Amino acid sequence: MTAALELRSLRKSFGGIAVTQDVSMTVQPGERRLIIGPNGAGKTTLFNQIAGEISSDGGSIHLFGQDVTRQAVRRRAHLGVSRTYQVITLFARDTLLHNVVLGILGVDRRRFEPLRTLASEHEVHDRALAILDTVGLAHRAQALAGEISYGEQRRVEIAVAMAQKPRLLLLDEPLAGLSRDERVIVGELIAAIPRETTIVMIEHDMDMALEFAERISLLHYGQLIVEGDREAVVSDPRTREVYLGA
Ligand SMILES: Nc1ncnc2c1ncn2[C@@H]1O[C@H](COP(=O)(O)OP(=O)(O)OP(=O)(O)O)[C@@H](O)[C@H]1O
Repeated sequence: MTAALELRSLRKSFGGIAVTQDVSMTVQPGERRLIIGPNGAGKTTLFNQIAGEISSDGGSIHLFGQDVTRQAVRRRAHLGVSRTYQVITLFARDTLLHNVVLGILGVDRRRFEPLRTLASEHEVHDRALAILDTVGLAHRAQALAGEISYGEQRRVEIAVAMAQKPRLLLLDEPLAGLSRDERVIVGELIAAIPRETTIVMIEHDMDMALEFAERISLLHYGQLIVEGDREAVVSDPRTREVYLGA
């Protein structure tokens, strides 16, 4: 079976500090993979490398069998990579509906060029509404993204990420900053994502994340030091030492 994601000896340094050190990882299609590790372990950097937002110093990245190591973000998005960010990146002054429309159109939210006005097209509009419905927010379609609760913003962000039916979804701490109730809602939402979408998630909320994870990778100072199923990783003494502080 061709892996959804395969990293081989991936490396990245910033100013001489090795942040990704020889990371190799294989994620199978449909898998739910959790990446854990202390603050500064290099988790988000790894996501940035996979999505193509930063280049890698060495090693390779294959998406669904294709070598994308030197490919641009847009090319990887076309291959089906979508992501969310630790800091929400919605257009705060835009409606929820329009945010999802932009997701459908594949606009890079951080390099937005207002050159397309397809939002009025019925098909896109209806699809965006249907996607908002999957996160329980169709009734708030006309609300401004900046005026809804943080938990709702997270849900919209997942809707935007799902708008292009990604084959690989990277979720960067989707539960961070949410109340207990909001975490349950977002957790259920993630659990309901169909298996056609492979998910790699960074998350500190172990209660929720362990339920989600089929395999777990533990990063420490940019190195992958433990990998395996839930039981193996949680009971590994290195995990306790590094992450659980036990
Ligand atoms: N663009 C950059 N330039 C310089 N240093 C960076 C850059 N991006 C990340 N770093 C450094 O790389 C290290 C790893 O950061 P990263 O954000 O990947 O860690 P993380 O595991 O995601 O942490 P957290 O759990 O706190 O989000 C940190 O020391 C950070 O300061």
